[in-house]
Amino acid sequence: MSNSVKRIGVLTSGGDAPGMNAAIRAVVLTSIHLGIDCVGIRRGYTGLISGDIVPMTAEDVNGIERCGGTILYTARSAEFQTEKGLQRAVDNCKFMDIEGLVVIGGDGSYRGALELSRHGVPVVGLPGTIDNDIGCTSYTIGFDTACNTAIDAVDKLDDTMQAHERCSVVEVMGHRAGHLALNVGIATGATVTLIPEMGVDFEADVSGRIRSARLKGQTHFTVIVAEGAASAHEVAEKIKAATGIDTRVTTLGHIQRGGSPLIRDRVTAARMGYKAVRLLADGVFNRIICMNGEKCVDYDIEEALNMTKGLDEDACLMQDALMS
Ligand SMILES: Nc1ncnc2c1ncn2[C@@H]1O[C@H](COP(=O)(O)OP(=O)(O)OP(=O)(O)O)[C@@H](O)[C@H]1O
Ligand SMILES: O=P(O)(O)OC[C@H]1O[C@](O)(CO)[C@@H](O)[C@@H]1O
Ligand SMILES: [Mg+2]
Repeated sequence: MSNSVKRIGVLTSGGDAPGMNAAIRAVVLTSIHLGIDCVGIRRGYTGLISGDIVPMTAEDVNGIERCGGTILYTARSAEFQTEKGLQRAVDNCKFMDIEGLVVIGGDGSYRGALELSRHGVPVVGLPGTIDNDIGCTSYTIGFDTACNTAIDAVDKLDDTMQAHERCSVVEVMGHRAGHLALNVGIATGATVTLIPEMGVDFEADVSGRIRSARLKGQTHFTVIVAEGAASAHEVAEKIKAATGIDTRVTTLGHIQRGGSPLIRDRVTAARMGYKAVRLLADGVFNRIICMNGEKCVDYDIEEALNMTKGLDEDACLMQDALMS
């Protein structure tokens, strides 16, 4: 067995996502299996700039597949987006003989990886973000667990809303995308779901729907607001003013990023981590690992970054039907 690379590095970058640890484990164990030396870069691109680089062994990743967070820590680095910061990161990769770098993160992290590749550092990207907002892949590691965390919270809120005949207005994450909100809205039977991909007409989309649900006999209501769509507090105030219904606002926030990853995230992370190292071992660089439905595939990084995806149209239509 001969590999194209002798040493690879792995880092996590951007917001953490449940399943990042399972991806790190797959990268490390596949490297060991193929006889490739693996080092971890701590705190994403910040660690690449400062040279915070540690050897990775099987013991380091033992049992981490079940843990949220990331054992390598993560960061958002403004310095990396300067020419000087980028050059220091490139120099450290060369100094440490890193012949392939696995970047686990979101769309921003991929743009960073693209810059590294343009400066001669071979990279492979793995999609790790609860937002599921990366155009080239139908699924991102962490999305399923985050949805389930949000669903559990919305279900609990629903109990107390029922008791007090109130309207729960719940803000969920997702950055500028509505994937998380749409899926949580469908799964919890929300009265209203507001997503950034569709404009908000308050009378038609919010108060009108709540009034119509009340006329059908509903006594408590749930409104899911994607953080990129509107302010949950403003929406709640307007609902109270328009309908007289008592509202309560919950911003789920970072709870959505935590917790033990569910099976979809653990298994997707394992498949992707394995594939990333196999590509590097075969001398295939500057690729992004993606899910295309159930298939794990890879695309050229430039091509991948130009790909876009919208919300699932059928899911939007179906949700509209179920809310009316
Ligand atoms: N256009 C860019 N060029 C170079 N580097 C970038 C660029 N955009 C982002 N990065 C680097 O990637 C890091 C992570 O990006 P970002 O904060 O957008 O998170 P992300 O990877 O999209 O993950 P998430 O959205 O899940 O939090 C940034 O802090 C920065 O160092
Ligand atoms: O952890 P931070 O820096 O507050 O970032 C929050 C953002 O990160 C995400 O959790 C993941 O991109 C977004 O949904 C959210 O807008
Ligand atoms: Mg992002």
